Amino acid sequence: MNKLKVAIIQMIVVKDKMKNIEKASDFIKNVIKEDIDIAVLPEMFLCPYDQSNFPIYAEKEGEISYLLLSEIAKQNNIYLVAGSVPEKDDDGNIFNTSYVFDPNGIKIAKHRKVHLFDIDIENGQYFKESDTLDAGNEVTVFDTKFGKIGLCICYDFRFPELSRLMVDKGAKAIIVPAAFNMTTGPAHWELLFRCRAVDNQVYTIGCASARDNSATYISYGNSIAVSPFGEVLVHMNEKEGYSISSLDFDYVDKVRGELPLIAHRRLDIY
Ligand SMILES: NC(=O)CC(=O)C(=O)O
Repeated sequence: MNKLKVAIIQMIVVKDKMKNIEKASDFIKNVIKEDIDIAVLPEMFLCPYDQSNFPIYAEKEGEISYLLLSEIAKQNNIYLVAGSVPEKDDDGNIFNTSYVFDPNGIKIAKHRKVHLFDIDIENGQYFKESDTLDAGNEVTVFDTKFGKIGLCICYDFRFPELSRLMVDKGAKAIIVPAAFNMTTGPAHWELLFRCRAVDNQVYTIGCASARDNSATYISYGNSIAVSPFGEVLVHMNEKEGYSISSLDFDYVDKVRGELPLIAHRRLDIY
C-alpha cells in the first residue's frame, strides 16, 4: 500500500466558523467520489487570517470544531489534515494548530506552528502572529498505512532544517496547510515547494485558502503538489476548488536510490 490520493481543498474562508466547517465537509463529500485517501484543508480555515481574530475564534482541543472535524474524517473514511485552527490551551495561550485524524476519526497528530509569522515588508505585507499567538516546539511526523508524512504550517516551511528533521524521521511527503500572500506568494511559493521537494526527495503538498480580495490579508491561493524529483504535479489558480494528486511512496525510494542525495550527505563535515 504505497500509493495514495491526496485532495487539496482550496476554500474561501468566511467569518462564520460553522459555515467554514460546512464548506469543508461539502467539498470532502464531493471529492470522495474520486476515491481519495487524504484530504487537506488550508491554514486558519475557520477564521479570516488576521491576528485579531485568533483569540476570538480559539477553541480548546476536543471542543466543537475539533469534534466536527473528527466526524468528517470518520464519515468519509479518510485521513484528514484539518488545515489549521486557533487552539487555546488551559493557560489561555493560543497556537496555530493543525490536527490530523485517521479514517476512524482518531487524532493521530497535532502540530503547533513552530515559527511565528512576523514580517514587515516595505510596500508589501505586514503581519505579526506573535501579537496573539504562541509558538509550538515540536517536529511533527505521522504514520499512515501508506507510510510516514511530515506536517508543518506555512511559515514553518521556509526553514529548511525543519523539513530535513521530518525526513530524518522517515517522512516521504510533507504536507503544509498555508496562506501565503500577494507579496510573498508570487516571489517564493512555487520556488519553496520545488526546493524542499528536490533537497529532501519528498512529495511536498501546499494547501492554501482561495483568494478573497476583500479580506484584510489576501491569500495567494495557488495550492500545489510537487514530486520528489521536483516535478509540479498540480498547481491551482487563485479560485476556490479542489485538486487531486497521486503519490507513490515507492517512487520516493526510487528517486533516493538513483540520485542518492540523502545517502551522500557528509555528516562528518556538517
Ligand atoms: N502565512 C504564513 O505563515 C507565511 C507566509 O505567508 C510566508 O511565509 O510568506
